[in-house]
Amino acid sequence: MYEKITPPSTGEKITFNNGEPTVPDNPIIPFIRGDGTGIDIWPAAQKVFDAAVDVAYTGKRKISWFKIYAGDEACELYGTYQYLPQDTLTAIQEYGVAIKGPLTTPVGGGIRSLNVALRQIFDLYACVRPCRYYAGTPSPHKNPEKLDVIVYRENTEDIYLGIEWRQGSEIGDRLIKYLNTELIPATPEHGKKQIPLDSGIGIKPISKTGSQRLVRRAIKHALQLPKHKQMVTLVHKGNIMKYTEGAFRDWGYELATSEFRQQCITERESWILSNKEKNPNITTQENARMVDPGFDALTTEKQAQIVKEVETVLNSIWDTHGNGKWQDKVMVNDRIADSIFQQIQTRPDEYSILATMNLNGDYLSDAAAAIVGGLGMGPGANIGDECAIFEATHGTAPKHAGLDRINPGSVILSGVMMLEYLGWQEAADLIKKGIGDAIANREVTYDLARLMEPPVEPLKCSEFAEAIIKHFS
Ligand SMILES: NC(=O)C1=CN([C@@H]2O[C@H](COP(=O)(O)OP(=O)(O)OC[C@H]3O[C@@H](n4cnc5c(N)ncnc54)[C@H](OP(=O)(O)O)[C@@H]3O)[C@@H](O)[C@H]2O)C=CC1
Ligand SMILES: O=C(O)CCC(=O)C(=O)O
Ligand SMILES: [Mg+2]
Repeated sequence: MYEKITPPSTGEKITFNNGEPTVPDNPIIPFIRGDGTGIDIWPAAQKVFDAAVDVAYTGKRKISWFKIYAGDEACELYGTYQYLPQDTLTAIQEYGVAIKGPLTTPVGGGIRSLNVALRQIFDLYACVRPCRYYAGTPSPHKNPEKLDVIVYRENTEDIYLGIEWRQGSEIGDRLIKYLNTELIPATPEHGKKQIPLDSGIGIKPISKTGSQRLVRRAIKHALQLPKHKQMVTLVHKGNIMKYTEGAFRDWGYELATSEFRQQCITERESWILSNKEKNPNITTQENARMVDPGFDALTTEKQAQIVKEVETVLNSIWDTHGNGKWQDKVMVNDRIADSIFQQIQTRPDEYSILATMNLNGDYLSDAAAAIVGGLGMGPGANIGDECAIFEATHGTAPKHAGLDRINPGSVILSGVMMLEYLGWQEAADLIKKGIGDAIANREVTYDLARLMEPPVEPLKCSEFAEAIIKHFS
């Protein structure tokens, strides 16, 4: 079955039932070490995972690790250009849950992202990146503890589909000419626009199916959170990209108000209901004016639309959501992407789950991680219905590779997410305690040490792992 790798001789497979993993006490879990700093981070992280499972379950549970290959390490074993061997894909397919270090993607030419390829091959459509603060972590922000968000990033489409053509390529030129002469003139709203002939060109597909399955998972997650965090914000640049990013927003609301009607309230609906709660005799016209402060300046047609919206909301959900009942529902709102970047800094405690398309989520997860201590503290998971691959938010950080200095916290926290996904909460909690206590004790790697006041001598990557383990008890 495998060309160059052998699964561990002990251990069992994780299986899936309706998207939920069934986990034996001795699961086989494939791991990819990763390029660059993967060489430092992975051994440190693995030591922490094994120690936590051992302490939490005193031998009753144990992970059987299965080393698989991708990136530079794969080329060394399998030959030139064998960046993602079939063995690796077979192992992930067979065992269902895997964890990986970062993999290099060259800029401009060269291979396309192996990280993105894995997400697409296994249809891992939700990239889940929690950004929460550990007490004592130095941060450029005054109140980093106020940020506690989870970026829910669509993980398979958008420009990451990688359908693009180089400037000057034969097909790229043909496509531009076809667009300029046939499709753009046939679309009156585009007027006399033309694409410059010396352009590179890329395609940005955003599908209804892809958007809604991501938002569905985000809402289900919100329903598991404490009441005050039951909120999903649809992040988009729909004012500019109306039919891709704007459609993501509309499909998100459509899903929330159809599949989750009894559990969700949208922000606008909440305004309409609370206007009536405060003034039971309010007219629809007055209510509409309060919902849209620019109401009087709008066209008659637009005003009529808002009045209709008010009527529809009151007629359809007053009984189920009115009289304050909406306050117990998941709040679904939306924010324009550039605005959310400043909102997570100026009003962090107003947000919880941020549902995004692929590119916006990529940007936003690095930015949010920076607030709570940097990329060394940014974990992540790529989740599908039958498979999950855990990996940090950051990349290979090549200038730090092989120096035993990088922060392994992000991969260790990705492992915490994996343990929680497996239902091994006790082991996950031990690691969170270990990390929290190590940071509070000012035992940290260079990235956090350089921000600490007064200054503190940094630990090595491997020493930080040992410090975490030491704080289990
Ligand atoms: N999922 C994946 O595998 C990903 C892969 N990549 C790939 O990684 C490569 C390098 O990308 P690059 O843009 O440099 O981004 P990186 O995320 O690799 O690193 C950028 C900077 O972030 C900080 N950083 C990253 N990881 C850590 C960590 N564990 N602990 C502390 N600080 C950290 C470092 O900052 P400082 O030096 O200031 O301390 C580092 O120089 C590219 O090929 C890219 O495509 C990128 C993102 C995700
Ligand atoms: O695959 C890559 O090289 C980069 C991907 C990335 O930045 C991410 O997923 O956050
Ligand atoms: Mg990224």
